[in-house]
Amino acid sequence: MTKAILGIIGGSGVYDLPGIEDVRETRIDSPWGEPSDVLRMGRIGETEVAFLPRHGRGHRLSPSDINYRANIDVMKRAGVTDLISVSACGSFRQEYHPGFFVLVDQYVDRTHKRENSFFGKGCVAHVPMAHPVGPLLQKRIASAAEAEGIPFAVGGTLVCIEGPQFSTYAESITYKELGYDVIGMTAMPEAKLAREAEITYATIAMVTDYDCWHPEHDDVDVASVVAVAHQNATKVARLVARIARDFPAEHEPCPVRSDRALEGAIMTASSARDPELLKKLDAVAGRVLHPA
Ligand SMILES: CSC[C@H]1O[C@H](OP(=O)(O)O)[C@H](O)[C@@H]1O
Ligand SMILES: Nc1ncnc2[nH]cnc12
Repeated sequence: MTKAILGIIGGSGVYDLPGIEDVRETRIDSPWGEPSDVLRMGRIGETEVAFLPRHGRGHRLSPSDINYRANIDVMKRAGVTDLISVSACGSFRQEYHPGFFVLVDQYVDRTHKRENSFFGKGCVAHVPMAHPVGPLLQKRIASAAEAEGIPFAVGGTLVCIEGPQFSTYAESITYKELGYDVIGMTAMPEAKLAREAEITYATIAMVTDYDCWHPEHDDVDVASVVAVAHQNATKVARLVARIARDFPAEHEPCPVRSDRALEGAIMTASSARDPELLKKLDAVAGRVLHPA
């Protein structure tokens, strides 16, 4: 049995999570460098939770400067089994209005300046990413949103751009025509790294704007995102509190094997592995590299 610990990464406008009891600010060292902030660990009801503001308190880090590897590594070291990623997003659909939540199940990665794997020279691994979101975790988020009366949709594709600039009009209408539902700047490589660390992952995409395609709405700017993101923050706190209160004590085995993603994924022969890299992989891949 694996004890369930719920991690939450807060995005723009979500720098804290009111409702966590017995909070301990926990600095966890990572061989992958500096995470965005200290972890706020505590409990909601009977469930242990760990909260991390993705951009750091005060929003110090741009999407390209976030150390996604360190963030996921410290979550793993804290014992997080299930990770909810909260993100402010633009919408490509009329009906996904500001304030609406989309529980996406697919991502398109258009980032190009970020370290996107824990693995590499001296320990090569290829994890499956066909189904990047844990369906049971997503279902729990959906049930909680329903109970809290928050308007939401299940399913959809989030395109993650490098930023920090918002998209051009040509990019925006292209993404819309390609059938993408929402746009952000941070879901990748976060989702890929969570998968490599065998942490079950799901995104709550909080719509803040219509990017710049909509003829009847102003083009996105920071002021419009911040205004909606602040309103969304209280909804997110309510939503997470309900998810945590109803969370099972034991991690539920993930139907898409997100919690076993490294089984059979490592290609490098034991004799050819780099001991320095193996040391850094102690948390994310310890289960398969050093089985009990
Ligand atoms: C403040 S607008 C752009 C900013 O908002 C989103 O952040 P997050 O995903 O962390 O909520 C977007 O990805 C950009 O980082
Ligand atoms: N339109 C948009 N594009 C990229 N990231 C965003 N975050 C919030 N709105 C966004």
